[in-house]
Amino acid sequence: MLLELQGLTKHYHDKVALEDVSLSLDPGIWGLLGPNGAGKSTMMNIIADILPRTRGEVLWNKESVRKLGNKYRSILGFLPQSVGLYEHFKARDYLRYMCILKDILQEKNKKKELKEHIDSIIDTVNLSSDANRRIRTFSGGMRQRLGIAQALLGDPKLLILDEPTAGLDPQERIRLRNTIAASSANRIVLWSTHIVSDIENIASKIIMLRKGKCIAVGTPSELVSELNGQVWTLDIFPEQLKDYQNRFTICNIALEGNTRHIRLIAASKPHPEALQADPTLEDLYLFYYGEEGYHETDSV
Ligand SMILES: Nc1ncnc2c1ncn2[C@@H]1O[C@H](COP(=O)(O)OP(=O)(O)OP(=O)(O)O)[C@@H](O)[C@H]1O
Repeated sequence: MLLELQGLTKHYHDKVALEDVSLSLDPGIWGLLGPNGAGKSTMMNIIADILPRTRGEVLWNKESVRKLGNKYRSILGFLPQSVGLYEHFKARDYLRYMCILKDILQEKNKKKELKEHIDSIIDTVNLSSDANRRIRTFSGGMRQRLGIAQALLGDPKLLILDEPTAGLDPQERIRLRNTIAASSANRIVLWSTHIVSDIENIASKIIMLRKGKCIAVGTPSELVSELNGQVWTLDIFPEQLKDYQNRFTICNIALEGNTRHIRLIAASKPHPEALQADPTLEDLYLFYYGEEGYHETDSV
């Protein structure tokens, strides 16, 4: 199983949303990290073959997905950023209908299997007690879970999830993480988010996008090791904070009595009393993208 992106590029008129992205993805969970506007949805929509690319190629097991057509769609599960649900359908009927559209277990002698498959997915996304309710009565989180359910239909070999945790409460987020992690050995999962904690413990590899370019790819520990020796903690007075914010990337500020306990990134010891800390993925995210968007440095 191999998904290859070769020089993927997307222009929306004169806006470059994706620029020359080349990657090879093998089975496991691939976290796609980047702030708003980095190009995550553009990349996922192109991989899902619902958005035309300006240049480049997507290959599934060495064959162009455009040539594979329906064969490709039969191995693909996709949760787009906004799912179009049929409001008047009951959740279970919607999933049954999606199985018809995707030609999943439609043979006459597979009726029992089809029912079991849909039931197990409804259970996976924790919608069992609401499966016979109409979608128009669903909350945002329930709609998101139903969207995830339709992506899981047919046990797709390639599962593309565009911000799957949007609208989910903390328990649902954890449940989703566990579900996807448990089923990732035999499939390629591409999971986009700008929330580091969604993927830091389950992603086997992470792709970092910035302004449409792929700026880093690797295992979480490989990526994080880039900051070895550059993360520090230090107690400062409140009036010093602005100066530190101007000079360094500040990862965290905690109030401790009259002082501020800060965590920051600096190439060398920022103060004689600063203590070195182990870098985390969140530190790396802030290093690349800054606290409110992009962290503009020559080193990136
Ligand atoms: N249809 C479009 N027409 C013009 N520009 C677009 C269009 N879709 C996206 N863009 C631009 O392309 C860039 C990448 O957008 P994209 O939605 O892929 O980013 P993203 O990383 O998914 O962001 P978010 O996390 O906000 O969804 C952004 O600058 C966006 O404004």
